[in-house]
Amino acid sequence: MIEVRHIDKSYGSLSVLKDINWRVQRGQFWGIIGPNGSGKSTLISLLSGVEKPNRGEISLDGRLIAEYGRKKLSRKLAVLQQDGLPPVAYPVREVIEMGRFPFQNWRGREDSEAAQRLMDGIMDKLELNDLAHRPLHVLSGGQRQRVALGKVMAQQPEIVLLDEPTTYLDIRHQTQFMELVASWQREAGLTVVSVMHDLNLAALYCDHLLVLHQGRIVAEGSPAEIINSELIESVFQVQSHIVAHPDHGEPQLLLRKETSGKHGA
Ligand SMILES: Nc1ncnc2c1ncn2[C@@H]1O[C@H](COP(=O)(O)OP(=O)(O)OP(=O)(O)O)[C@@H](O)[C@H]1O
Repeated sequence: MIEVRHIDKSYGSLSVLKDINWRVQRGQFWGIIGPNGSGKSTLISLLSGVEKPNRGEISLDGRLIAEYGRKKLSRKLAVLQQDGLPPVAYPVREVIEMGRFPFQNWRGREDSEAAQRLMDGIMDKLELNDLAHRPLHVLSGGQRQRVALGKVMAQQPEIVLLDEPTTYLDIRHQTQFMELVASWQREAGLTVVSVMHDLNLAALYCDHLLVLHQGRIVAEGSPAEIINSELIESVFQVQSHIVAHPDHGEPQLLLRKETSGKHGA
């Protein structure tokens, strides 16, 4: 679904991504992990066509990104950022309907009943009916991020790119958000690529992880293959214990306190 070949990206003299080669199959759920400044968001910007690589090529579904027009690309791919929507005065339902722009005619209209049913389904699934007429700027950050997800769902893309989508959410809303994305992925056969800072959340929800370090891919594989103390220490420079999640065995990371040895165990 996504093929990245020999990508280099620089900003001025700063080389941010170096010889990135990566393939994502349809329906996979990838997490991109790595320290601050390792190039994760830059990779998302390249995949979304917002930035252009200095070298190399990216194809979506066998076609170079550069060959897609804006509307065609919007039907193929949607992007959701950390703070998905600005606090504007538009009401929730209208904002979600804005996600339909790739399907609207030149007057910005789409009159089909199917589209209305799709909107109703999204409002139900994201439990937004009570908020339908509230303007975005009175919502909490968590509610706004749910609306942002609804707008992206209305776009009915085949690929969704998420850049740290749970940063401003509390733990309940983080899990709720990831559950919603995971169920959408299962139901629609969606391909998901998400930048993740929370490695435990990444191990729970992603089936593959890509590890970036100083602009290079240093590892890729399943959470079980990737989340181990040695790799975490070499990439993030922290000491950790890895334990198996009691429910399904996914690796979960416990940070070690640097002073713990001094108190003796
Ligand atoms: N538009 C830009 N102009 C100049 N430098 C940039 C630009 N965008 C990113 N960079 C630089 O590229 C490097 C990688 O940034 P990027 O945002 O991709 O990293 P990241 O892994 O997403 O980091 P974080 O975890 O902190 O969000 C950083 O050194 C950053 O300062």
